[in-house]
Amino acid sequence: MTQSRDAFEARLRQIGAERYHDLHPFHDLLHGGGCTPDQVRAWVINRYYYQHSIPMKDAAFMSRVEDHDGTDTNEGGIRRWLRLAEAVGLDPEYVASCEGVLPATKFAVDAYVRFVRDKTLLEAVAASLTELFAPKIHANRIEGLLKNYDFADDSSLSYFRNRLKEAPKDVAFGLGWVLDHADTQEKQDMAAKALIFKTDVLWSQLDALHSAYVDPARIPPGAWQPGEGLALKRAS
Ligand SMILES: O=C(O)c1cc(C(=O)O)c2c(n1)C(=O)C(=O)c1cc(C(=O)O)[nH]c1-2
Repeated sequence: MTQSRDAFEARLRQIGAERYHDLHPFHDLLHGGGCTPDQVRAWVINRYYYQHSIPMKDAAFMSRVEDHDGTDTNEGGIRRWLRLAEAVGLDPEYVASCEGVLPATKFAVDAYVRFVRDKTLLEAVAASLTELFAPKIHANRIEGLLKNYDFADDSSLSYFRNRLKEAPKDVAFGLGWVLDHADTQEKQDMAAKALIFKTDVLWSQLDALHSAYVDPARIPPGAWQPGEGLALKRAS
């Protein structure tokens, strides 16, 4: 049976309550100050791969709706992420090269870009609705990192502050669009499945990070090894 607009929205929100990556134990470690400097670096390196793929995902999306705006904020986001990379002692060029990114991170993120390119527009928009749940994790992250790590300040965390402003606008539009267009049970099921797929994309990235870098660390061949990609200390 087709659900009412409110019931369908509640169903989408429930997916976040049960499956969003704010529930992943790696985030407890990170936000609670339990990560070593190298674990923070591994997170920054791997999360960059998601960051740099979002514009490709958006381009795949925009080419389908024939609108080519919106790349400025994406590029700004990448620059802000590299500021964080520098603050944790990494060479931003190394991070931007995407060398050393975990294989499972690549598989998950690439699958998201392909999903948006190949599936229906409804599924593509529905997959972006994880951003409904992002402001909470971004606010927790700003608070947790500021409290627990020396590298954290307004400049290094500007990426997240900016997302706190941007994400609610983006997602309000996406949510309204999905609620309007998912007007049959079949389409509602497709949209819910797409959102679940996206929570899996996010969760898999943290599983990969946890398995590679949290004790007992199992770093896959070719992935970043602590000590690599560090910024050279400036001569004083
Ligand atoms: O830090 C996070 O937890 C988080 C999650 C998500 C998300 O839910 O996909 C995004 C972001 N951040 C983010 O910064 C971002 O730019 C972004 C774009 C998208 C998307 O699917 O289009 N998700 C997210």
